[in-house]
Amino acid sequence: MTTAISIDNLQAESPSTEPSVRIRDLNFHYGEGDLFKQVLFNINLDIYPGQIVILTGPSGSGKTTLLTLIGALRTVQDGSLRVLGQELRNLGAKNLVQVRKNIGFIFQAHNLFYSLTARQNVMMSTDLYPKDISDIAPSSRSADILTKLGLGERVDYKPHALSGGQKQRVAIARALVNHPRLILADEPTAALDKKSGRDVVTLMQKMAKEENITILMVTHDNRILDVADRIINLVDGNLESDNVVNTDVTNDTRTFML
Ligand SMILES: Nc1ncnc2c1ncn2[C@@H]1O[C@H](COP(=O)(O)OP(=O)(O)OP(=O)(O)O)[C@@H](O)[C@H]1O
Repeated sequence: MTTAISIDNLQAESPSTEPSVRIRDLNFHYGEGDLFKQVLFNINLDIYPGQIVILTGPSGSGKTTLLTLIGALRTVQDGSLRVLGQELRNLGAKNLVQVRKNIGFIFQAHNLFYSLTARQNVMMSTDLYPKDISDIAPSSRSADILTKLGLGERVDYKPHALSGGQKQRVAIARALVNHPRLILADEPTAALDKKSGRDVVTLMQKMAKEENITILMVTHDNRILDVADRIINLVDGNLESDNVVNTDVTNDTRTFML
């Protein structure tokens, strides 16, 4: 039995490895003039390969904003944000696309195309972000990953014939098919019942550990907190706490367990 202790503002440092995400003095605001609203304040954070980090915090605290900045979906305004070794600040559109190729996105609304089969939905990823990662054709690669996620029998079914949990697994397959090094998930279990939610995060955990993928997941779902290696709490745009709950994944020699 391990007990987490709070290590406010202390990063889980792993000197031997380059962090997947390295954030320094990051600020972000929406709007200008009368509409100016700062939503992230002086964020500093390192996330290492293979870590599963859960980002929690009250509604409106800036979680999705932070996730979309890390996903190279927003422009970095102030501070430094390195993702997979690439500084995103001042990076041109073309290079931002290159960074996104190594990121898998999973959202609450799985955003599947209802006119396409599970396999074709997964192939959207290989079409949008073609990566020269294997000789296997995208169609077979998509079927393989669906099978790995327990949907071997459903490869050529359309979403309306799938359950909520199965649809979310298609979305996970789509995020994983290009072998991303980083997965960003925003409330991936919000629309799922307890068992489906558990199955989905267990699968994500397995993939993270098997393929050394870094996962950053925003969730309000207390039922899945145990999959995390670290739990970070954001309040009013500030990193309020950073709790390491599993030290196995860092090379850190400090002991955080009581
Ligand atoms: N496009 C936008 N323009 C202006 N303000 C925005 C925009 N998107 C978000 N905000 C505001 O920024 C703040 C942070 O929003 P964000 O969605 O990042 O929070 P969150 O923690 O993800 O919230 P939730 O848990 O409700 O999804 C909120 O006050 C929100 O109203």
